[in-house]
Amino acid sequence: MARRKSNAPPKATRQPSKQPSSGAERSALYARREAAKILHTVLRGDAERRAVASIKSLVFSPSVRNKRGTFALVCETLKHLDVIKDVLEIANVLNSKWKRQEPLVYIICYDILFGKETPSIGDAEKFLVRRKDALLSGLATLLVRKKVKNVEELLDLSQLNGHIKPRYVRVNTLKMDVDSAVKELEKLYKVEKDETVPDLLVMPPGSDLHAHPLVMNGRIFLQGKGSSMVAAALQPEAGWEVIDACSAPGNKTVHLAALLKGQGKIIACELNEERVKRLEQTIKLSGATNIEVFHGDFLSLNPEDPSFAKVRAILLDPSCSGSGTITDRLDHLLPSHSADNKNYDSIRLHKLAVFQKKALAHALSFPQVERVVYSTCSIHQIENEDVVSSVLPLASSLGFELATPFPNWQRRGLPVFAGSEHLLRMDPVEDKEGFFIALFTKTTNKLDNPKPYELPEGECRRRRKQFYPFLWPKVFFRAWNGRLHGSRR
Ligand SMILES: C[S@@+](CC[C@H](N)C(=O)[O-])C[C@H]1O[C@@H](n2cnc3c(N)ncnc32)[C@H](O)[C@@H]1O
Repeated sequence: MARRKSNAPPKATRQPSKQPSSGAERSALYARREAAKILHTVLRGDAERRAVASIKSLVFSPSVRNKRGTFALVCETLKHLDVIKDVLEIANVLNSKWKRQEPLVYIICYDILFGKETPSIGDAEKFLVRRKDALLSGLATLLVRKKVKNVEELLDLSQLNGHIKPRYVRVNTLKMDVDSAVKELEKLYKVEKDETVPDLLVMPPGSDLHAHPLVMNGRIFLQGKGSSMVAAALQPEAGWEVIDACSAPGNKTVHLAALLKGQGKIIACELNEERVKRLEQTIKLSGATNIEVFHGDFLSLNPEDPSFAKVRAILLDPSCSGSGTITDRLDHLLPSHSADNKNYDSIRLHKLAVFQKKALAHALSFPQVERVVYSTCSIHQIENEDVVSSVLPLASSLGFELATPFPNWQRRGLPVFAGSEHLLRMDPVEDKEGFFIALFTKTTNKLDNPKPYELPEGECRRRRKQFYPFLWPKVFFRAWNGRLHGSRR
């Protein structure tokens, strides 16, 4: 569904559009319902300050039929949301029935005020079209009140400018080799191999591959560079057992599966039930057969449980503010990103950091684990360097030290503690996304003159108990094992 690009003021005298075919109208009606559902989810999540899936991931879920049209409609409505709300208030046309269906009303108002076609079918549409003159006059009043000439001046579009980012594509080497993917994609766009991550390809900004057969059949994944660097930084060896601690929607999980070459095992842990479904879809699409999904809290796993005795690596990509990918996720379009929400941000960041620290300490405490990667798509020190520095004494006592992922990468951690030069940062301006990676590796077989963190295994174990004195009851793990469901398909 094509949307009008310009925000020129709608004129009260605008000519009625040509009557579209009933098929086109029905599909537009359907797109408005799909868009309203997504808008409802993101606005509710935003109002409750609760992390929900990004607008993009909601739109690109398999249940949405007209992805391109729905995506455009949701984004355009969000961009115009303040204006639409003001117009509705001035026009005062809603009765209590339609007030209860605000997301749908917003979508239809966008179409009536700024869209290409005036909707003609659907109850809500008919109700609002009958009040079109009142809405247009409300808009004219708003322009006068705000002392602007047109809607464009009303909208703050500056935040959308200057964010031109290449399209990154990770080749799922479980299903296809990198050279074959290059050959196939070159038929459409210029393709280069990324210089940092071996199975990552770089294509021009705006390359639209969402409906490409290679994406639809899981041979390639549309995955950003930062996200693709995490499993690559962990470098699990084929045959290892690995935990992905916070795994949905599963991009890094299936990247791990590819790096393990289909051998070994991944335990993919996810707390949120809805997101477990997304995770399972991603796993299915990837063709991986060695991933076990655990629906539950990563913090509830007992590191001493024999089920984890062979786990050698942990990938921890916990919930974060997402401040590094804000324009990617389109979160800047949401009401909570207006200028007067800074106070809320610091409380939320603090809460996130508390969990991030707990989760990282927990990951380090699995006895046989020798590599732990911690990542966020945040630019905030409190979620990045501060989290890492808070666990350093524990890490050191358990035999871990900070390693340097991608040593040739220039941007490293903020210089807030000795050793932060090992950390990796991506810059939202230079690299077009903000990302953070820390890699802990266990130093083994260095027992001459051991430093506190290089103690013999028995001593390490004793110290570990000092940090984790509580024991998880066996019975819980039997229950947990019952809920593990392998995703072999
Ligand atoms: C940043 S996302 C992970 C993205 C994922 N690694 C990927 O690349 O597709 C964080 C995920 O952790 C989940 N999560 C949050 N707390 C958790 C916990 N205590 N245990 C397990 N999962 C958790 C969230 O529901 C969310 O799906």
